[in-house]
Amino acid sequence: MKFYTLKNDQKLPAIGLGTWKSEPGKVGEAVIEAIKSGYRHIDCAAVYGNEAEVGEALKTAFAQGLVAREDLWITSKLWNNAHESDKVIPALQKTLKDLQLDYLDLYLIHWPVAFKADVGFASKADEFLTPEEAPIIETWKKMEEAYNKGFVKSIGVSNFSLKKLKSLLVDATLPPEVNQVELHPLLHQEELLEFCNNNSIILTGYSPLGSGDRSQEMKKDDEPNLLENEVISKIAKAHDCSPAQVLISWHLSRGTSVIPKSTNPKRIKENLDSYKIELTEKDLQQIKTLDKGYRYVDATFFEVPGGPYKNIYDE
Ligand SMILES: NC(=O)c1ccc[n+]([C@@H]2O[C@H](COP(=O)([O-])OP(=O)(O)OC[C@H]3O[C@@H](n4cnc5c(N)ncnc54)[C@H](OP(=O)(O)O)[C@@H]3O)[C@@H](O)[C@H]2O)c1
Ligand SMILES: CCCCCC/C=C/CO
Repeated sequence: MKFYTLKNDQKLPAIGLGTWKSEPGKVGEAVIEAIKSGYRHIDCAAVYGNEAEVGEALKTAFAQGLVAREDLWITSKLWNNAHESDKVIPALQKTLKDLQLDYLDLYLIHWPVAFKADVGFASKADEFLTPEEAPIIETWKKMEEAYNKGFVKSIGVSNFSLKKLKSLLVDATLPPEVNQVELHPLLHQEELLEFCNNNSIILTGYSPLGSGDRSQEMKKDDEPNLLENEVISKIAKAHDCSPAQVLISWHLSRGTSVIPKSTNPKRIKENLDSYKIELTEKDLQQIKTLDKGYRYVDATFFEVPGGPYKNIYDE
């Protein structure tokens, strides 16, 4: 397994298991299956609504000696309704309780978007907090406090644009270790990657396979199917591997970590085995031509009429 060493010397396993949309009754088995297959990195979030089942699976894995806590990397994320200063640590404590852990390896601000505390998913302007009402730096200070108190070994952000990341770096005492963003051959985010490389921030790529199991209302009618992309399929054929393995391997060739989601035992193993695929310079050149800035998770769900968040990827 490939690892990335963070500024704080923590070692992030390059491939992790995603858990968004992993169904109740399936996600626990998927976590056990992943650990048995050799995964040492699980990506969670409070809003996925399945951390308690992941926690039960982790407890079983530790009890059965499948893995030791210190050899496993667990990421979770602060949901948008807990950005206010007095809400951050309690939200983290709820996640720790659900996951049955004493500490997280990485805690991320899930989105640079704040909701009122009693709102699960904001869809009207008055359900949001403005950046003035909930400044991201105040939320970040609480993330720093969580780190200083030992609740988390590393802190980072997710869905932060270049502009937002730069602005956070100006004000932060502890710089973020990771920015988790959407990345795949249709969305390279080269400028963000270069900035992160120059500032020792690891990018983690989400929705690496095109997030095909999102609900219909999150999808555009003409959504491209990444797993059936012609260029990717040709490269897969040449390497005698699956298109998913090409998509995952591409991240390792760029120095980004990657968190494909699956609850299917065969695909869980297949995805981890992607580390064996070495893409050639020619493969990478061909994949370069596919970049069209296409987002599957386009965040328009936060851009409500009269609301405070517009074009969050450019702000
Ligand atoms: N920070 C954020 O805002 C954010 C946003 C999106 C995602 N994420 C994280 O990133 C993870 C991955 O992204 P995602 O869940 O959006 O989508 P994804 O990993 O791109 O795609 C998941 C879909 O691919 C299928 N799949 C998995 N392995 C496959 C294989 N080898 N061959 C063919 N199909 C395969 C899965 O089905 P099966 O389960 O049936 O195999 C599922 O339908 C999430 O689960 C979450 O942890 C974070
Ligand atoms: C109920 C989950 C809604 C999540 C919308 C934003 C996507 C997050 C994936 O990390």
